[in-house]
Amino acid sequence: MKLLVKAPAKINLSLDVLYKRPDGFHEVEMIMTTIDLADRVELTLLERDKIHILSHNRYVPDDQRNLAFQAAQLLKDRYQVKKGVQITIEKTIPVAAGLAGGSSDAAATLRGLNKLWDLGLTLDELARLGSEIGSDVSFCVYGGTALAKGRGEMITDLPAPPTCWVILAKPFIGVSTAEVYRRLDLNGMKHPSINEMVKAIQNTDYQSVCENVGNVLEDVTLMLHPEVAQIKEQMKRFGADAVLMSGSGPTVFGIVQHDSRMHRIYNGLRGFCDQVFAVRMLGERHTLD
Ligand SMILES: C[C@@](CO)(OP(=O)(O)O)[C@H](O)COP(=O)(O)OP(=O)(O)OC[C@H]1O[C@@H](n2ccc(N)nc2=O)[C@H](O)[C@@H]1O
Ligand SMILES: Nc1ncnc2c1ncn2[C@@H]1O[C@H](COP(=O)(O)OP(=O)(O)O)[C@@H](O)[C@H]1O
Repeated sequence: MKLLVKAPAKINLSLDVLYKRPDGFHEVEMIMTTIDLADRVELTLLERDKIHILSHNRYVPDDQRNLAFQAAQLLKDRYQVKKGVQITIEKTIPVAAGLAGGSSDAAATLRGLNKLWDLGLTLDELARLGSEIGSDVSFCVYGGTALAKGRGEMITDLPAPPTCWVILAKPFIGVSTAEVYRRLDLNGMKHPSINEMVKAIQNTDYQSVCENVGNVLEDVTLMLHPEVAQIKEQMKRFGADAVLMSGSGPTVFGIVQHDSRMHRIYNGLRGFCDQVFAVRMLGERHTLD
C-alpha cells in the first residue's frame, strides 16, 4: 500500500520575538501561511518493523536526523506500531531556507501514517505530537494561515490572506535557525504589529497586509549574509509591494497582485539568485480525508 502526501512550505508574514524563556527557546508571535511550493512525501507500507528514508537531495539526511524519520518513530513508539514504512522524499523546497521544508515533511508523514497505519488520530492530536519534533511542525500539520504563539506550537487558525503572488528568492547559502536565535539582540528591536496583521488578514485588506510585514530575525541574518539585503533591494526595485525575509532566512519573498509585475520580478531575480519561485498562498487548512 502506498500513499502520496503533499508537504507545502510556509512563509512568515510577520515574526516577533517577545523574550527568551528559561528552557532556552524564544517566546514568539508569528503569522504563518502555507504556499504552493511543496515536497512530495511517498509512504509505502512495510510489513517489516523498519523505517527507511529515501531522498535524492544530498542536503537531506537519510537516517534518524531526518524529521520525517522522527515523525514515524514517534508514532511507532507512542502507539506500539509493529509495521514499518519506506518514506521517499522528493524535495522541491530549498533546504535550510526559512521555509520549514523539514518540518512540513514531518507533518506530512504524521498525516499520512495516521492513515496508512490506521491510527485514527485527530489533527489536534497530530499537531501536539508534531511539537515534540520541532517548533514549526504543529503549524505544518494544519497548514493554511495561522497565528502561532509559544515557541511556535500554539496555533490559532486565520482566514486566507488576500489573493496575491509570492515570489521567493533563495541565495546559495544555508542558515542555522539556532544560530540566528542565539545572536538575536532582544534590546531595542523594532517589533512588528502582529495585531494589525491579524486585522489586515481578517479584513482581506491587501494594502494593510503589505504595510504590516515584519521579521525581527531579519537584522541578524542580514548582518551574517549581506547578499540577503541585496536581494531585498532588487525585489523592491523590480516593484514588489512588500518584501521580507522568511523565518530565519535566507529566503526573501516579495508580494504582488498583478501578473505582469510578478513576471518582472521573477525574471529579474533569476539571473541574480540560486533558486527563484513564483507561487500562490494556499488558503485551505489540511483535512484528514
Ligand atoms: C524561525 C522559524 C520561524 O517559523 O522557522 P525557520 O526559519 O526555522 O523555518 C521557527 O521559529 C523555527 O522553528 P524550527 O526550525 O522548527 O525550530 P526548532 O527545530 O524547534 O529549534 C531549532 C533551534 O532554534 C531555536 N529556537 C526555535 C524556536 C523558538 N521559538 N525559539 C528558539 O530559540 C532553539 O535554539 C532551537 O534549538
Ligand atoms: N526532511 C528534511 N528535509 C530537509 N531538511 C531536513 C529534513 N530532515 C532534517 N533536515 C535537516 O534540517 C535542517 C533544516 O532544514 P529545513 O527544514 O529545510 O530548514 P528551515 O528550518 O530553515 O526551514 C537541514 O539542514 C537538514 O539537515
